[in-house]
Amino acid sequence: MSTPNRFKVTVVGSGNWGTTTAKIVAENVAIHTNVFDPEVRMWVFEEVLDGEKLSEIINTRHENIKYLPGVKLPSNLIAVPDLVSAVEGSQLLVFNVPHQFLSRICKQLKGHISSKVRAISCLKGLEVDDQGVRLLSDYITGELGIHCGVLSGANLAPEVALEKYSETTIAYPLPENHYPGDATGETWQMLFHRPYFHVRVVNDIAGVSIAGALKNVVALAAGFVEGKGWGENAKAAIMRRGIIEMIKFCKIFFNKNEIETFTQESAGIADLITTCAAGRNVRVGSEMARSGRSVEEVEAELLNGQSAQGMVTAKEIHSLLENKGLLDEFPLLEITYQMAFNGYDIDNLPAFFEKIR
Ligand SMILES: NC(=O)C1=CN([C@@H]2O[C@H](COP(=O)(O)OP(=O)(O)OC[C@H]3O[C@@H](n4cnc5c(N)ncnc54)[C@H](O)[C@@H]3O)[C@@H](O)[C@H]2O)C=CC1
Ligand SMILES: O=C(CO)COP(=O)(O)O
Repeated sequence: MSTPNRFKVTVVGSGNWGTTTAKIVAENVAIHTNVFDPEVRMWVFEEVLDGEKLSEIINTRHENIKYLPGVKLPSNLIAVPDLVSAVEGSQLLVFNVPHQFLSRICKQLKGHISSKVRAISCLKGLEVDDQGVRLLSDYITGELGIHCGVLSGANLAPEVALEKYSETTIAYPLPENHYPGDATGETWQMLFHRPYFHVRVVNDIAGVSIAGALKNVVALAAGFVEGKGWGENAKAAIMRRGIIEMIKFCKIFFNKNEIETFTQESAGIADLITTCAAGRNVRVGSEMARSGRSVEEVEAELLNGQSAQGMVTAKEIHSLLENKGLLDEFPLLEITYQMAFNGYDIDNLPAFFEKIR
């Protein structure tokens, strides 16, 4: 592959956040035409809605009527249902799919991407297997052999899509095989920064990723107490314990102690606050506690095909902590798993916290 004059961009994913980030990117490439190719492709997991293909609806009506209804998309954003065609010839990839679909997507892409391609992961989650835990950006690098940074922050997609102001954090340390004309943190900032979407660039990939992944589990717990009608003080207590465990997780599993990422960047306490206020995880947790229904039933009723990633992450973290003999070190994360999957009674929470102090 020759060094590109202009970066061509593909967004892999077209859910609630996937479509929102694709809108942002399409707006920016239309402005910075000297840096980016003016057309952005978005891979769409094809669905048929009332006899019409979602990709065709997006390309003709410029709206993702299922995952981001009511938001006009730029006409330079092209929906492509074939994954390999969607990424062909792109130098910059933005990964933005629910975590549970990432491994199949990477398998399909293997062998179709040059090692000079660069990526950003907007996913919030972690990869856990028998070996331990990995950041999703590292997972993408491992599967596809491309350098990958992360974007994460206090970014409820429905607000960002309506261009209501928010901040985000991009972590993009330069790769060892950086080459002339290669993308830098500044390139990614140019691709994502909008007057309504303020981007700060840092190097702490682990901190930014862990903040995004674990706050979803904490938000579930916040939802559980909200659903019980316990009020804002209880929710604040959950959040306080949550941030302690997020920082501790980063230290134990990634040997990283950059607390400033959690306190000073959007990926951290700010994301925890916004998610616990109005995210899908808090809404799902709240409704589960209120109604006693399963996550599947509640997701089906509230989310119309979207997913509460905290459930996936809670399960993975539990198996990691169990394998490593560290369940007692992360009581909030573990109790959230027990409440979500094993019917642990939420009313026991205060007594549980009494024991651990
Ligand atoms: N929605 C939000 O406000 C934010 C989400 N995030 C993160 O971004 C990531 C992506 O989330 P969203 O875009 O909101 O997704 P979403 O929760 O809207 O999920 C729906 C997406 O999953 C796709 N899908 C369904 N079945 C599939 C299959 N079998 N294979 C492949 N794809 C399939 C759908 O086509 C659709 O694009 C997640 O990790 C999430 O935590 C991060 C910040 C904000
Ligand atoms: O990550 C988010 C906000 O920053 C979105 O959170 P939910 O997935 O809980 O909606």
